[in-house]
Amino acid sequence: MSWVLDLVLGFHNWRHGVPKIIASTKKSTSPLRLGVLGAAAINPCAIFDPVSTHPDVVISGIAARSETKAEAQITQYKLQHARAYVSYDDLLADPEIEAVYIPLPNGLHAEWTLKALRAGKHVLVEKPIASNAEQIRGIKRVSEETGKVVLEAFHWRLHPAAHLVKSLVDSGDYGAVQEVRTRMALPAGTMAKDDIRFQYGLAGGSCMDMIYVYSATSYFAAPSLRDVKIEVQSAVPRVNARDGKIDEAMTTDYTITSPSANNGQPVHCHAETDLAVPWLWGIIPPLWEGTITATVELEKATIVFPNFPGPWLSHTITVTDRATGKVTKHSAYTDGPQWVRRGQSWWTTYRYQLEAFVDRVRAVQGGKSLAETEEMERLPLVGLEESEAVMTIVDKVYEKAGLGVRM
Ligand SMILES: NC(=O)C1=CN([C@@H]2O[C@H](COP(=O)(O)OP(=O)(O)OC[C@H]3O[C@@H](n4cnc5c(N)ncnc54)[C@H](OP(=O)(O)O)[C@@H]3O)[C@@H](O)[C@H]2O)C=CC1
Ligand SMILES: O=C1OC[C@@H](O)[C@H](O)[C@H]1O
Repeated sequence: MSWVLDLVLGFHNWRHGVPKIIASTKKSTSPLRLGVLGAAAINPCAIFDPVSTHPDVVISGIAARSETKAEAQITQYKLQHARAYVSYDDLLADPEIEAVYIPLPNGLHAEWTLKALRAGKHVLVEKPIASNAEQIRGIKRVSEETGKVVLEAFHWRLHPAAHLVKSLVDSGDYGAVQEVRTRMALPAGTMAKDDIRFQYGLAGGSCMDMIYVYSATSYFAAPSLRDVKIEVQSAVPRVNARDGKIDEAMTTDYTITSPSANNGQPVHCHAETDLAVPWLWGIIPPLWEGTITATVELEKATIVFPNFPGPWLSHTITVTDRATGKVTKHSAYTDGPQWVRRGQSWWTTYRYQLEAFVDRVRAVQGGKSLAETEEMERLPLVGLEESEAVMTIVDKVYEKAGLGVRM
C-alpha cells in the first residue's frame, strides 16, 4: 500500500516544485530531534517528506530490529542528521532524542508509546494509537504524568479541508446533522496475505487499519466528542480465510448522541471498510472500488467530501441543497477556520500533522502545560479524548461483530 502513496507523493511533489523547496529549506539552529521506531514502509510519506520542508525538526535516528534496515532507509532517503540504532530501546535511551514517531504494527503502538513517554519523549504515533480504548486511557494517564505530548496520526483531521467541512456542518446553516456515511475500500491483492493488517496478534483488521471512517463519522456527527453516547446497532464482518478473527471487511451502523447537540437526538452513522474487495469473477481487479468518501446528510443539504483521508492530492467538497438541488463547490488547501493564515497549497496532510505536533511540543517545551496547549487557540490538534471516543466505536463494533476487542 505504502508504495502507492510514495508514487502519488512523488507526482504531487514534482507537480508543485517541492524538490526545490526542500533544497532551500533552512533548519533552525536547534531543530527538534526526532527518532523513528521501525524502518516502516510508511516512513517516507508520513515523516521523511514532511520533515524535509519543516524548518524546526530533523530526523535524528531510526531504530530497526535489524541495523542494516535502518541504515538502508537513512542512505536511501539521504537523512543526513540521522544515525541507525540497533534496537528501539537503544533509541529511547538516547537523551539527544526529544520526540519519536512510532510506525510499528498496531498491536505495538500502546506499548511503545508508554515506553517512549516514560523515557521522556514526546510521541507522534500511527493510527490506530492503541489496540483498544482502555489502552488509550492508560496512555492519557502517562502523558499527563510525564507532561509529554501524544498525538495520534489522524493526519486527515489536521488538513484545512477537514476543518472546512466541519465548519459547514457546525454552522447551523443547513440544519441539524441527520446521518453520516463513510466508506474506505481497497481491491484484494493491494496488501500481501501476510501483511500486518491481516494479523490478529498485531491488532490487525479493516476497522483498525481504516479507522479513518470512524474518525470522520464522529468528527462530523457531534460538535464535540465530550460525553457522547455511542451505540452500535449492527456490525457485519467478512472474515479473513486464514484467520477468523480478522475482519477483512466490516459494515457497521451505529448512533452517536451528544448531550449538547441535535436536541440530544442520536445521529445515525454508517461506515464500511474493506481491505480486500474480491475481484470480479475472480479475474478483474475492482479498481473502481478504491472508493473513499464521507457524506453528511443535514436537514437542508447533503455535504460530500470525497477522498477525505487524502484531500492534499485534490478535492472538491460539494454542498447540495435538498430543496432546490443547487450544488455549491468548496475546497481548502491552506488557512481555514483552524489554521487561519498558515499552510501551503502543496502541504500534505502529513505535513499539517507535523506542523501541529511540533507546535504543540514547542509550546510544552516553552513552559506550557498539556492542558494549557489544549486551550490554546490556533493550535490545531487531535486530543486523546477524541482518540478514545473513536476507539470506543471500534471496540463496540468488534464486540457486536463477535470478533472481540483487539488486544
Ligand atoms: N498514516 C497513513 O497514511 C498510514 C499509516 N500506516 C500505519 O503505519 C503503521 C505501519 O504500517 P506500514 O508502514 O504499512 O507497515 P510495515 O510492515 O512496513 O512496517 C511496520 C514496522 O514495524 C516493525 N515491526 C516491529 N515488530 C514487528 C512485527 N512483529 N511484525 C512486523 N513488523 C514489526 C518493522 O520494523 P523494523 O523491522 O524495521 O524494526 C516494520 O518496519 C501501521 O500502524 C499503519 O496503520 C500505514 C500506512 C499509511
Ligand atoms: O491511508 C491508508 O490507506 C490504506 C491503509 O492500509 C493504510 O494503513 C491507511 O493508513
